[in-house]
Amino acid sequence: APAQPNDFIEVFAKIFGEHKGIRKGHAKGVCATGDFTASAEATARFDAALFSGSAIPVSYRFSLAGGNPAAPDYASSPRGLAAQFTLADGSKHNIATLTTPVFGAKDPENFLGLLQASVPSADGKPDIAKIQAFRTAHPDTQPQAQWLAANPPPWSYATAEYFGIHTFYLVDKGGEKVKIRWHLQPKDGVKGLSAKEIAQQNADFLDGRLKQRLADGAVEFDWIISFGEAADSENDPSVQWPARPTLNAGTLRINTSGDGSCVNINFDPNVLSGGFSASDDPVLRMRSPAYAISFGKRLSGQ
Ligand code: HEM
Repeated sequence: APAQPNDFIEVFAKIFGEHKGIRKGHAKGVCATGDFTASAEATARFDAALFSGSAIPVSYRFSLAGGNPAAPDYASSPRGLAAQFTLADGSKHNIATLTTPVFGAKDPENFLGLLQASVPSADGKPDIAKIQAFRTAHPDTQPQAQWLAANPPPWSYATAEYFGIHTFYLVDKGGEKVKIRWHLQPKDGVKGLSAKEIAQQNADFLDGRLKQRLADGAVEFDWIISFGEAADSENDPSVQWPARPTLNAGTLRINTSGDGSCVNINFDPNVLSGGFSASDDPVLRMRSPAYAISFGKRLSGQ
């Protein structure tokens, strides 16, 4: 049977417990504010208002994947960076990215199956053999886990690459619809926790480390767009594209963190400004209704 949006909300509650009034996914996180300025190359190639070249205000949220608001900051899980751009005409553009270059499954059904296999047994512990059996039967659920096993969690929210993962389209100045994916490249460089730091089990350092870093000036990411070729997957977020020609579309800048500015934002990744459109990736499609349910619940204290 096709997975339904509310199936995810229900299985998150089974895995992570019920936490009223907060996000059902990426429950732990911190708001930040700043802006985005497109590069001259992006302005020259695209008419999209997002790439006009003038500074556009942005609301951000950094987060840890999963529905546990007390998830430890050394956890081997994806980190998230969501951004909402407010264009000059008031329209919005959202992105919501992960530190893994691929997602945990190729479609909503396999992601749901993996989550259902991860629900703790009666003893409160996940059944590792069951999860392994699901991964063996569904190879698309392996690459993200392999990436997480091979890469330490980020030392700071400012020292991770964040991947858009899905395919999107963008109309260029010639009217051609270009197939793209993107990632955010940290100007501070990529740095993970050392084995020693992980072993220290410090559960809460990411918010403080970001704030401390911002005291020295803005944190910046380059928005790197990759141009897909005919063979590159449009609908499978568990498969990474090979290295492709890229364009640096501009700079995301973060100036402040720790206020409440993102609490009432739904970073629905299908909210796109003029010139952009979403692919038929079924995982991307599922995100809008699932986020809407989570948003409605948390705004109403559920
Ligand atoms: C079927 C697949 C997915 C489901 C069911 C799902 C579910 C959710 C839910 C329920 C939330 C909380 C929304 C809110 O209350 O505002 C959330 C947040 C988030 N998700 Fe997903 N998600 C999925 C796939 C993805 C993918 C593919 C990515 C990245 C490419 C992603 C990145 C994020 C991020 C960064 C947040 C936090 C946004 C924020 O800070 O408000 N998710 N997800």
